[in-house]
Amino acid sequence: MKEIIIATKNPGKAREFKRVFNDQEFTLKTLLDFPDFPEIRETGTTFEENATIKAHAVMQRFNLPTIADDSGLEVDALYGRPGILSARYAGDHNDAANNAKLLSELGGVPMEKRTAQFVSTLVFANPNNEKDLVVRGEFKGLIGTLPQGDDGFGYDPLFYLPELKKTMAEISIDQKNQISHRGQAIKKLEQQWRDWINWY
Ligand SMILES: O=P(O)(O)OP(=O)(O)OP(=O)(O)OC[C@H]1O[C@@H](n2cnc3c(O)ncnc32)[C@H](O)[C@@H]1O
Ligand SMILES: [Mg+2]
Repeated sequence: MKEIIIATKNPGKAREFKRVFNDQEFTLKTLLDFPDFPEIRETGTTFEENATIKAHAVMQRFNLPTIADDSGLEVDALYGRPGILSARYAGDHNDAANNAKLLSELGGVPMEKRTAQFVSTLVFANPNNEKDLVVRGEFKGLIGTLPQGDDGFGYDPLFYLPELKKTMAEISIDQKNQISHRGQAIKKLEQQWRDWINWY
């Protein structure tokens, strides 16, 4: 059976990938299946650079086709922050602390100015392909004033969808995948990767 690795240690991302990116043809693994895999330093200055670093580190280690996701939240009132630093915004990868910091930085900002977007860049690297496949998805919303909902991960409880009158943490994983930045990027990948990949 062919194998594809998703170069992530984030259980929320892993779940979203596994839900929509699967097939009879290959098995999907993530870094959660390899807990000893060392921390990859995300030293790039863009989502694409960081996703490329992650995809290549994992592809080289396993010699298998590998997809990495680098993603984050860009808040307009914060000039695009936390952006590529979204995971480490309040220190060390703590969702609750990140959300608290975001609320405090946006204190006093009125709802109409709390616009933001989620961005996901996926890089697919393969030992037999010279060039990576790169896709990007974006999704716009508002930053609420109170966390709401228990589903999703990261900033989802603060990411408000005005059309649905719900946060991203109050919709199902399938609904999220239908509309989200990552869901859109995965759709683009699905349209392209079979024509791109050289399995052997
Ligand atoms: O690098 P990997 O191992 O994939 O896991 P990570 O959590 O560190 O992932 P990133 O470096 O791409 O950082 C992305 C951060 O942006 C936030 N984020 C990304 N996608 C999100 C989503 O769909 N919902 C909520 N927050 C999201 C969340 O805080 C993530 O930790
Ligand atoms: Mg990371």
